[in-house]
Parts: sequence; C-alpha cells; structure tokens
Amino acid sequence: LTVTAAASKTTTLLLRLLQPLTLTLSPPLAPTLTSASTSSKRMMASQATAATSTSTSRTYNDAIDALNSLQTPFAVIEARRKAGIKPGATSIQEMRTYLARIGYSGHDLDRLNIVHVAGTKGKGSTCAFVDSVLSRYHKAHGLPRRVGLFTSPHLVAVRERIRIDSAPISEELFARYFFDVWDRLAASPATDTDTDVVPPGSRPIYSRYLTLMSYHVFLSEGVDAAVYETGIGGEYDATNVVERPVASGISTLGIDHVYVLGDTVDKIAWHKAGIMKPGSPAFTIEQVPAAAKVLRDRAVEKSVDLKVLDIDPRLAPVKIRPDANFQKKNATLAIALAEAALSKLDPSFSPKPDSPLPQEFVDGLEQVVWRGRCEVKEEAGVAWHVDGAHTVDSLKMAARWFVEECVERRKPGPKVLIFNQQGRAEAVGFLDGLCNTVRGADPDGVGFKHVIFCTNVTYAQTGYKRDFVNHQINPKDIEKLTAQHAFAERWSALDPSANVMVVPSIEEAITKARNLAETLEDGEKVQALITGSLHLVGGALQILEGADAL
Ligand SMILES: Nc1ncnc2c1ncn2[C@@H]1O[C@H](COP(=O)(O)OP(=O)(O)OP(=O)(O)O)[C@@H](O)[C@H]1O
Ligand SMILES: [Mg+2]
Ligand SMILES: [Mg+2]
Repeated sequence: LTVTAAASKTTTLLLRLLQPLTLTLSPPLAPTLTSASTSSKRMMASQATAATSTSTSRTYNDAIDALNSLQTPFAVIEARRKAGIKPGATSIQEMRTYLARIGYSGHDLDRLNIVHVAGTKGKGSTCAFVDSVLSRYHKAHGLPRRVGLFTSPHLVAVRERIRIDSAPISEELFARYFFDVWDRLAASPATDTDTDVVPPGSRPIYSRYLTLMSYHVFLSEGVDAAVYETGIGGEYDATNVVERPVASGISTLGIDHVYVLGDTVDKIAWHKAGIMKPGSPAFTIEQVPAAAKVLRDRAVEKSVDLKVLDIDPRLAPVKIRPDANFQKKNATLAIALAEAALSKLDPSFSPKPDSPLPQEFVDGLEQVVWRGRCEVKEEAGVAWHVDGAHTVDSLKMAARWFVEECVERRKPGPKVLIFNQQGRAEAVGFLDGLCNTVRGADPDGVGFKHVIFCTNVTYAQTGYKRDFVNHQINPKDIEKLTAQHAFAERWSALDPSANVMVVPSIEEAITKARNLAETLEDGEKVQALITGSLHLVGGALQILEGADAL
C-alpha cells in the first residue's frame, strides 16, 4: 500500500511539474543557454531531479526551475478569465492549510512582528524605507534582533524577494528553504483534515509559494521584525494570513489589476483595506476621496484606529530621493510603521512627533537602497536612466524626472527611449503621457530622437535568464512582437519625427542604444530612458551589470 501510494504521489508530482511546461514552452520562452527543444528537455530533467533528489544536492537553479513550474500558464489564466474565476475568500484558508502542512500555526507568525503594507503604488518603496530604518535601529540598539523583508516582484533575482538584514538571502539558503517547503508539502499526509481545502501533496502557485517559504525562512532564521509587501490587493492576498501584525500601512491607491480587484478606486480600496486588523494600528496617507471613504468605512467596521497622515514635518531636513511628493508620502508612512514596530519591540522607544527624527530614522530614509527606481548609471557613451514605472501616472513622473536629469545635470545628447510593457492591452495608452511629458518638460520642446520597443526577453541568443522565465504571457505575442509593433505604430503617430525601432530582446535594445553613441558629436552622450516595466528594468540591469547586479 505504502509503495503504491508513494509511486502514485511521484507520478502526480511529475505530471504536475511537466504539465505547465508542455502547455507553454516555446522558443522565445526557453530559459537556458541552448536551443529551445534541448533547453526545455533540460529544464524538465532538472525539475525531475529537483523533485526527487536529496536537499543537499539541489541547487538554486533547481529551485528556480521548480518554482517556475508553479507559474499559472497563459492558457489557464485565459480560461479562468473567460469563466470569470478570481481569487476569493478561499485563498486565505488555502494558505493556512499550506502553512499548517509545513509545520506552522497562524500563531507562530506573531513571532515575526509583521509590518504589513498594501497599496497600488509605493508599497515596495515604503517597505524598503521601513526595513532600512529598522536595520539602522538594530545597528545602534541591538533591536530588533533580525529584520526580514518580503517584497515583489524581484528585479534581477528571485532571492531578492526574501531579505534578512536588508540583504537577499544567499543562493544556498534559498535552495535549502525552498526544498524544505517543497518536501514538506509533498509529504503532507493523506489523513490531513483539510484535504477538501487543498489536495494532499499539492503546492500553491508561484507568488504564494514564495510567501509561504518566506515565513519558513524568517521563523527558522530568528527574524523578530518582518516587513511584508502584499502581492495583489490585500483581503485575499497570500500575505494576509497574518492575524496580528504590529501595524498595517496603505500606500497610494489608484487603478491597477482591474480584473482581480475591480475597475474603480473604491472597489480597489476595499481589497487593500483588508489588511487592517482589529487590535493593530493602521496608517495611510492622503488618498483620492473615493478611496479615503472606503478605507475609513472599513476601519470603522473592523474597529481599527486608522490614522491618515499628512507629510511628516520632521522630514523637512531629510534628503529623500527622489525629492518628490509621492516619495515623501511613502517616507511618512514608513516612519509611522517603523515607530509602531519599535514601540512594540523596544520598551525604551517611544515616538516623539514634536522632536527631530532620531538619527537612525534619518540615516535609514536617506541611505535606503531600492534599485530600478529613478536610477542613473553612466558609461562611456551612454547615460542610462532607469525607472520601473508601469502605470499612466508613474510614467509621467518618470518622464519629468528624466528630463530634469538631462537638463540640469548632464551634457547634451540625443534622448533615446527603451520601453516595454508586456501582457496589458491598455499599455499602448501609456505612451501619450510619456511622449508629451518629455516634450513638455524639455525647455526646447525636444522629445525622444530614437525610440526602441523590445520584449522582456533578456538575451538575444539564449532567451530569458532563469529568474525571469514567464509562462503567464501569450508566447505567440512574444514571437510576433505584437505589443511592440502596436507601440511603434502609436509612437510614430504621436511623433512622426522620431526614429522608431522594434527588437526582440532587451539585450538588442541596449546594443542599439550603445551603437547610437558612435554617431555623437564631441561632448555628447546618449541620454537613454529605460522604463515601462520592472521586468524590463531588471533585465536591463542584469545586462548592464552582469553578476554585480544584485
Ligand atoms: N506613492 C506613490 N505614488 C505614485 N507613484 C509612486 C509612488 N511610489 C512609487 N511610485 C512610482 O512607482 C514605481 C514603483 O514603486 P514601488 O516599487 O514602490 O511600487 P509598488 O507598489 O511596490 O509597485 P508594484 O505594483 O510593482 O509592486 C516607482 O518607480 C515610482 O515611479
Ligand atoms: Mg502592482
Ligand atoms: Mg512592489
């Protein structure tokens, strides 16, 4: 009996592993260094190994391959959309079941003293600020003992999503904890009481798996303050299994992920408000009225004391980068969250709203590292301006920042845009604001001279870097460069004088921009803006910096 059960479990496991791949792998999606057919075979082989060998021999790459097999394939996403299936209330019960199967109760999460952040924009930045302040405070006072940070998406490597004391966990640690969770879920007994919630032996999808794994990492590594960014929404987000956070924060609300969350800001606010918990302080910043009302109503309904914060006057002497209002809102929220966490963790700490910010707060806010946002990198012929903005509003902000950089700080040279946004039909509409904002902000009304549209595929010859493999995009669209041609057509209409190009990979886009440097006049540099997608920006940083990009 045992043997049969084990055998059938292995078969189920293999089927589960292979199914998404057979559905979705196509040449441009192939993740490894050889031709598509060889690489997909190799990937399957490495996954089979990953699933069956002992944990010591299983590497980071094995873990990433196995993780990629947990992505919901494009065809399934499409089918669900057509059937109107959305993540709902059951998702939290499922996460609790998975948590129990890897050996933790909801109560165990209390040891992590979680700071929980939701929002449409500024979640990651706010979390990075809180993490940076707590890490500085630790250095000065020894408390918290260890700080965890969980964010999404990643920029250059999956392990960036799980940080301890501000550094991504090592490949070795990632692989070890990844397969701990993998094996514990595979071994979940058929007698499990929650088999009606999730079948025995099953595993959650990609982002939820990483959330689950982060709890295991942080609890095993003795983290006693953990900052959590929600994935999508809040109410039904995997991170919402936490019942007693030390504080919840809601950053700027706007329109995004309309299929899952709804198409108006009040519907979206309802989801985000789901992270507020009775007994835990909650904070937000100024919001558009419709969003503010929903947050207030839900706070009352949950008996939560929600504080709406104006920009903290103590920030006046602090050098926040970029020096923009949105970032000061993020910093304001972060200060309140860090104060709430420290009030709980250090009996000698109490917030002093009328005194200057403590030095650890100032240093934490000024020296935070949050890459791929308003970042400038100089090389011989090119000044690269890199920002992962991917909504209408944030792209306008990125455009203004870019022109300011070009005008105020840099030598002259042609403006070059490298842009992509994959899998969202509405992204063509992002271009108008970007084009007009750049021309409007330039004192001479000069726009982009060259505009390059590419996919998010990393390399010209070898396809995606492993950490960037994406099964959720229609492979036909990548092959035919559907989105990129639509962008090109739109841009040519917006600015007929621009030289518009379409290339299949990020590497080729970067090469094109570098080649333009050969035609420059003395003292000029190509002024390149890379934007539209964090995936694009992460891939570009990987190419520009190679192994140092972490
Ligand atoms: N409070 C804000 N309001 C508007 N735009 C913002 C705000 N904070 C950051 N941004 C813009 O959004 C981009 C992404 O910021 P960040 O990573 O903090 O957001 P996020 O909420 O984590 O986004 P994601 O949905 O990608 O996880 C930044 O590069 C910046 O251009
Ligand atoms: Mg988002
Ligand atoms: Mg984020």
